[in-house]
Amino acid sequence: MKIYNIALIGFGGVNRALAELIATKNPLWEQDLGFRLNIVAVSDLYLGSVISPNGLDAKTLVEANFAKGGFGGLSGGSAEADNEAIIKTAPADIVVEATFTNPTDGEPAVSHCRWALNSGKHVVTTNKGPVAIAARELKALAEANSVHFEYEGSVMSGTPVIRMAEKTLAGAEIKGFEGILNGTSNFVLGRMEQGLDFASAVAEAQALGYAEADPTADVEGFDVRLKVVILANELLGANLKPEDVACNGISKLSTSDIRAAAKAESRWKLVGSAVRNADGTITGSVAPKQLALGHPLAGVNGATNAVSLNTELLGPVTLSGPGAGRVETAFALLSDIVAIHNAHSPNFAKEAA
Ligand SMILES: NC(=O)c1ccc[n+]([C@@H]2O[C@H](COP(=O)([O-])OP(=O)(O)OC[C@H]3O[C@@H](n4cnc5c(N)ncnc54)[C@H](O)[C@@H]3O)[C@@H](O)[C@H]2O)c1
Ligand SMILES: N[C@@H](CCO)C(=O)O
Repeated sequence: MKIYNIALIGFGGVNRALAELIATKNPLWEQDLGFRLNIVAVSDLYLGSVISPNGLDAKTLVEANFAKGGFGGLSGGSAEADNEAIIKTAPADIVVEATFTNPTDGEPAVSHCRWALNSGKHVVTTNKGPVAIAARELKALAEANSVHFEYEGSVMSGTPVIRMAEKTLAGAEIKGFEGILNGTSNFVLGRMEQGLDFASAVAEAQALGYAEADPTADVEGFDVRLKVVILANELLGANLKPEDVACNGISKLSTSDIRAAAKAESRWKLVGSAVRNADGTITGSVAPKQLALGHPLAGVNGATNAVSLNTELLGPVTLSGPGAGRVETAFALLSDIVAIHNAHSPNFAKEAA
């Protein structure tokens, strides 16, 4: 049985959900997965930072209602979030990066990942910024340092599109994809169909933990654009940057547009897609589309996502599942840690006492 020491960078919805799972599921993971997780450090812009080489009690962390700078009151704690020191010096095997996604340059998360990988620590992240903007560099850094850079939750939350496509569909020749890749905008469109106004629907998505810190990224398509870049680069071997992908969101759709679509037996959906062209170039786009009710993506509701991968050998292969949510995304982090564990790297795991 292994114990992985982990450092949490960001302690918002997703990393807090991971801590909640750790508080209750370590005995099950020990039995079923062969490891348990031990939180040795946490750093959060609002709460401050704390290091405890022997481990912090996950239940206390999630149940204590810390105020701003509240980690300063803990043994080994500070009211400041000293991410760099925490990442470089905490005795962690794995750094779990779940700070906000910066759709412009990926920072400061790109630096968090660099510091961790250069310190010989694995990185698991749900943050789309570093993956869309710096995946090549970070994968090379991981390889150079004999550690992993894993990011399943960066697209479709805990629904395993990246691993399924790369591992299970290897050789099927993916030629393109089309999907609903943002839970918030899909949820908002559904609530507007039910008669709710745009602003109230966005507020509901925020309360449910689906939305980005700035929900503009969800409704203007910037979040889907990052996901299109990630999937195109991973699955089609592209080298796209966010600015290469044409992007339109749902904010200009009015309640009357949505009603008119319903009368025409169709629905508006925010669709992200990419395709390999005949000349080998790859084109990505994000745009609202009015889909007939019979279209496979038209029935995907709420925060559910779905992607249809167009393959040479199988034709379309469609995967659907949660696209957002705190626990659903924390599961993606667990799945990344399982992948690291299963790779049997000998250098980082500690035998249980
Ligand atoms: N919530 C979801 O459904 C979901 C799904 C997939 C991916 N993601 C991604 O996972 C990440 C975390 O999502 P979340 O829902 O937990 O967000 P959140 O806004 O609830 O939490 C982010 C936390 O990071 C902290 N933070 C921000 N900047 C920081 C910094 N520089 N240093 C330290 N802490 C910092 C904030 O104080 C906050 O507590 C985001 O990048 C998001 O895009 C979220
Ligand atoms: N805000 C994102 C989270 C998942 O990346 C969404 O709603 O899909």
